[in-house]
Amino acid sequence: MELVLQSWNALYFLVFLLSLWLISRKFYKPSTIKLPPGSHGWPLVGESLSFFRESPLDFLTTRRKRFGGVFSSNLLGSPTIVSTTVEAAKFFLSCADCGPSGLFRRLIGPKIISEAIGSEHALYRRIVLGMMVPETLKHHVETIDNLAQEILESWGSKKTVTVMEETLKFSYCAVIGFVCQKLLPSTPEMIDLMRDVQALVTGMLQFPIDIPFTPYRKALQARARLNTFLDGLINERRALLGAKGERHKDALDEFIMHKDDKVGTISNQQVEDNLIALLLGGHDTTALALLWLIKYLHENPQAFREVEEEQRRIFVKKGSTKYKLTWEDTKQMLATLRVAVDETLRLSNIVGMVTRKITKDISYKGYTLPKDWQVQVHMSSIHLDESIYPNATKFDPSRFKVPAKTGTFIPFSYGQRICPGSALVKLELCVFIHRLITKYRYFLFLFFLLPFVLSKILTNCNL
Ligand code: HEM
Repeated sequence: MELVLQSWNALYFLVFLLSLWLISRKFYKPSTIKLPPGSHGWPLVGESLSFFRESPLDFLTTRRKRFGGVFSSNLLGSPTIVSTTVEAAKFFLSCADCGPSGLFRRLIGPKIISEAIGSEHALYRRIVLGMMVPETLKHHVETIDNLAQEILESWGSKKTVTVMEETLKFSYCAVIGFVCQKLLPSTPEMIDLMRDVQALVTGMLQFPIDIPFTPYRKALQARARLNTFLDGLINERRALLGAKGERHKDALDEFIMHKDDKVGTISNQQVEDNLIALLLGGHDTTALALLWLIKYLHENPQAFREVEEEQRRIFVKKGSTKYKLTWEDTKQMLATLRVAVDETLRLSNIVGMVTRKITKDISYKGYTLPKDWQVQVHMSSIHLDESIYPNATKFDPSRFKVPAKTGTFIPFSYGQRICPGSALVKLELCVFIHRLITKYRYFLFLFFLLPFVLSKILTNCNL
């Protein structure tokens, strides 16, 4: 049975490659167009095999040396412009003619913020960003703090703590509460919900062929279940708001209550897709950032000592062992813990690359970049550039004591689509580390985690 399935998969894969090749041939312009230099590799697969065979950073470094900071290639079945420099990142990430790549539209939904354009995109951003302002985030400090304490409390009864599991639990509970306050993360319903979100993430990393038993098919099924669940939740909340006028401080309310003269009320489909955007955006990324931060602090005694001193000062100031962290307390973490967070984001490159699709022919430095080509902007090659960050592979938070120059530190991307969750993530990380350091002097069993962590990082960075 397995053999038959494998042969079908191989056949589908070949058909898929053939179609990609035919489509990509359509996109290549006649040679009169001056493209950025580059190599397009083999027919069908282009340079995808080298991209995966070499480490992606080696792939980028060798081509950057050969062709310059912006080069053309053929990756994952599409003719692609690859950007590795600050100047090019700023250009592509602010360019009005570089839209969403559309690679995941079918899976993540047509109305999702990351696929929306123009006034629709601006509308969703207004709503999400409205929740990330200090006045709103202030209210989340208590929730995040309680969550961090609850998770750390449970460590006391465990012989060994697998940090990745714990950081996933933390980010999962935090994001669920952010999306809908009334949902309790540990109920079977919520565990199923996050399993479905996870299936979506896995599906996004697969070839998009809808055949039985494949992870892609499972992701589509998970997507349908998520829609049904969220639809029920939205209808229930709409009814509650209508009957009692009861308000909640969560994303569900923000979307439902948003009134716009031009758009009117937001449809269930729009709310569903964008709640999924928050669940997708805020889960694994935060968990990985926290995991890396703990690891780097553990391996760098000097940085650890500085962060510890800062947290102890806050702890002593509170004057009691039973205290609530406040927004103002988190402001006391800017000098040391916040720079350690920034250094973690730079070095770990949790989202190492973003993609765009060119919507009409554009010019860049005398080259023509054709419509329908993909653009890959690699933030990781900027963050690991020795000319910008000397000793780039070393964890050294002190480098962020002087603010980074525009475009040189872009873990959350840049321009109109910059991640709206950056302030929330930083808050979550600071609160957790504060509680961890003031409660435990930790020692980690990282060797248990390494294989899992590495595979997570590779998939999350699209590497
Ligand atoms: C360490 C954690 C995180 C990292 C590194 C990160 C990074 C990114 C990046 C690189 C993008 C793509 C921007 C682009 O296409 O140019 C993005 C988009 C997005 N992120 Fe995050 N993110 C993180 C956490 C979060 C959290 C906690 C949330 C919300 C709960 C969130 C919500 C979003 C949303 C909604 C978008 C789409 C924005 C748009 O298309 O306008 N992210 N994020």
